[in-house]
Amino acid sequence: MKKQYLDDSLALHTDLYQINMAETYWEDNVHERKAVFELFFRKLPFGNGYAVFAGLERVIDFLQNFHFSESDINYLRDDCGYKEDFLDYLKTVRFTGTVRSMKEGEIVFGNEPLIRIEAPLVEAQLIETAILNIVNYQTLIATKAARIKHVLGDATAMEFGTRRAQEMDAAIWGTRAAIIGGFDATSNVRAGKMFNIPIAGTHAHSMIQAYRDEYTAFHKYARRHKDCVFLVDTYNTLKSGVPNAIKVANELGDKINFKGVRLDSGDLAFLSKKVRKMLDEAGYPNTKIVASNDLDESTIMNLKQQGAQIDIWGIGTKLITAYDQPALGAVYKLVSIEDENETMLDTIKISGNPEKVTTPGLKRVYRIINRYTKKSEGDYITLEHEDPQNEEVLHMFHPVHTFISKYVRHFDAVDLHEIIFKDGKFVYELPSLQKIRSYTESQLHLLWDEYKRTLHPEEYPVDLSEACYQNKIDNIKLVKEKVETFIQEHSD
Ligand SMILES: Nc1ncnc2c1ncn2[C@@H]1O[C@H](COP(=O)(O)OP(=O)(O)OP(=O)(O)O)[C@@H](O)[C@H]1O
Ligand SMILES: O=P(O)(O)OC[C@H]1O[C@H](OP(=O)(O)OP(=O)(O)O)[C@H](O)[C@@H]1O
Ligand SMILES: O=C(O)c1cccnc1
Repeated sequence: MKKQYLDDSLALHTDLYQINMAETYWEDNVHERKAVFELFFRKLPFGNGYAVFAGLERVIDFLQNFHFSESDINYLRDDCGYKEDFLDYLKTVRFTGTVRSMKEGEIVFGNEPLIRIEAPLVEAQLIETAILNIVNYQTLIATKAARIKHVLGDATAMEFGTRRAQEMDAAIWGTRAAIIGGFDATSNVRAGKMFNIPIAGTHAHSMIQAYRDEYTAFHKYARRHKDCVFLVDTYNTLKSGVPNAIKVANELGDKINFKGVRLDSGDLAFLSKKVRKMLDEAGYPNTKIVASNDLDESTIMNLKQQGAQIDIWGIGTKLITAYDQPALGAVYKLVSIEDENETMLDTIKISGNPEKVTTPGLKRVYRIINRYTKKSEGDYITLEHEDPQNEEVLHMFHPVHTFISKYVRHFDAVDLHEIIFKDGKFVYELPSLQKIRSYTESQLHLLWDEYKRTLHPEEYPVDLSEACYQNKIDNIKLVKEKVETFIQEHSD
């Protein structure tokens, strides 16, 4: 029988090539060279005008606990064939780097370094896959949630997706991300316990089916559960479900708190208006109507346009699976590395597509906030040593189409990066989830509405400082000259 290993660490939650590169660096004795990687995405998801950064808390946990367990080492030896000398080295590897990152819940845009890792090359490489895995998913779901919440306004958004999520981790961390994006509560009890998220829920069709009739089911449920929301669409919403709910509420009166009804099929606009009228006329004007059934931001917008009388929206599949765009596409690129003389040299990755050419060097991201309007003028990426707050006038120009530019005065430049780890030591104070959620909300206020509309939003400026831009051009030149020389040397 094949040997079974304990699943007791996350160090092997990586791609094989990372371990092979680690072995190469280690054997060549360059593994300790200081390397700087930046994590960023290029294109905003869902055609949205911004994204909501999420995943930092899990990244921190991953880095704090990073080590190869005994079973990892045994597997790498016995099943993968790595040699003992390299495995002896791997046993000693921990994360010793410095990490700067956007705060969780930050409003972020394409091409901005969300996380910057400065670490020995081998460590920075070994953690890449897991970090991308975490941030790509959680940022995607937080962004989808924010899009949905934007359409909902002040109405309550409930996360209902666990049964449809891509397995358990996605349900749990997706729920947390949904809260960051503005959702109010979840039906997932474990997520409630783990993250102190408000939990809420109604009941399923199966309960009606189990009792065979709605009246009995509602009555039995109400005897034990205060705060009743009855699901009224199992047989016939208007002729049976709602009348039965009202009958039970009338009979039990103050013994229960009749909170409302849930609709899960049919024409939600038409039904919700009719149901509202029935509840009001029966003397229950304060009851709420909950709706669910494959909802997403466009269906919700449509329902609102039709005057749907829905107070609480339960959203599952389309949120938790990021149904219309299942991946974010964030990447992790080397921007600088130490050479044999211990000098840091910037590095670049060239592409035929100018938008895909990486921006070399250690960078910072500043949000440029107009002191009068209190709105953001855009984000400004600088090299590490620059401080835009020292400038009287800031020249902000498009990083590819440089003729698109503006001069900004009277601004505050807010550094968006926090220091999370310093030389392997955790130096950050983790905010509560509710604090993160409020932070997202407050940061959204900094954006003009044009960047926040769900359809064809304006492109938010993410510009490079002149020094950062020039450094990029110089690096492109250097690489081009190298390639030219190589071609000439090998042309005959
Ligand atoms: N008035 C409306 N305008 C636009 N979309 C609506 C409206 N009412 C419901 N919808 C949406 O239309 C879709 C209808 O789904 P579906 O075709 O499965 O019908 P259903 O009524 O849910 O039937 P079932 O009993 O099989 O669940 C859902 O995504 C729902 O949210
Ligand atoms: O539609 P979503 O956005 O994915 O929201 C979650 C769905 O899960 C439940 O349906 P399901 O048919 O699984 O169970 P039920 O019998 O309780 O309706 C619920 O009624 C929602 O329709
Ligand atoms: O509580 C509910 O109504 C609920 C929970 C999960 C999925 N659908 C509905």
